[in-house]
Amino acid sequence: MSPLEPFGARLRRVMDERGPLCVGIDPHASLLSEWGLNDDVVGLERFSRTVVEAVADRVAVMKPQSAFFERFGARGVAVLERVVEEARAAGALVVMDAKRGDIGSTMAGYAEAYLRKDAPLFSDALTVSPYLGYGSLSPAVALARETGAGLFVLALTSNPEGPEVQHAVRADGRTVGATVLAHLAAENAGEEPLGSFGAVVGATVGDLSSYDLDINGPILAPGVGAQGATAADLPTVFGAAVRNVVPNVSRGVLRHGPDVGALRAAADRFAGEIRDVVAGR
Ligand SMILES: O=c1ccn([C@@H]2O[C@H](COP(=O)(O)O)[C@@H](O)[C@H]2O)c(=O)[nH]1
Repeated sequence: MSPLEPFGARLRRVMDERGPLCVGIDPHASLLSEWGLNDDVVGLERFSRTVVEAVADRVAVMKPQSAFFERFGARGVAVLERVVEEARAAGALVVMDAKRGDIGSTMAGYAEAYLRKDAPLFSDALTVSPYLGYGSLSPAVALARETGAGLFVLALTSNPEGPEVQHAVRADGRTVGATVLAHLAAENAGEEPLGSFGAVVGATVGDLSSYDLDINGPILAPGVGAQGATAADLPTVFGAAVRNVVPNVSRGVLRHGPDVGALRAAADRFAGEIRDVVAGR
């Protein structure tokens, strides 16, 4: 099977065409209830496909949160497969948020599940955890290079518990988070227009001035909306790297459903605000 154009190049193009917004598909039980849906696989499918119908033809990226599909077992995962397929068919790139990470040989299995082009859950990119050691991700890096997929590696996450690990200082004086960013810069060296190996850095993390975000790759930035960050925070948090930031909004958009027009309007509002701040307006 022929490889896709590298993820970084595809992402740069769709960000230039549509703006950088990523809308998350997070079918929380509470949102299903707010939408008047049952907390079952029928509700899950209605919810997720409505979100795709509303925004997949206008945003750069959609990020299904695998956990909310997995809780329904095989039938939930079957819904996830359809959601990925429909979002991609509408022109959005799909980042599967499954935060996989394991010892190298098992990591190879996860990579096959999400990054092999003919796999049922093939996604344009996958979120992965480097906390078994960055090198444990090597099978995923290798397969992504082979197939044209991408990875988003957890570096400085948006949750308040993250710093106890990510800000820990190593024997060489660098923090763990900074080391992850340095590995990504090395993966992406020389790639144009953008490397395929991104970082996850929360929009909520505050002052990043001591971190080198110049990784020549995308930065997935959850935390806008329900977690309290705003579009206006992005230039302050990310500085010059803001051009490569893909801000994720899940609940901030999803709470406007089930009306398709209202979902679309909410996504358009976030997209407009983000475009303005990235353009420096
Ligand atoms: O550091 C991280 C990494 C991933 N996430 C995920 O992003 C969304 C955020 O949802 P909101 O409703 O916009 O808060 C969710 O799927 C998280 O698992 C994150 O928040 N922080």
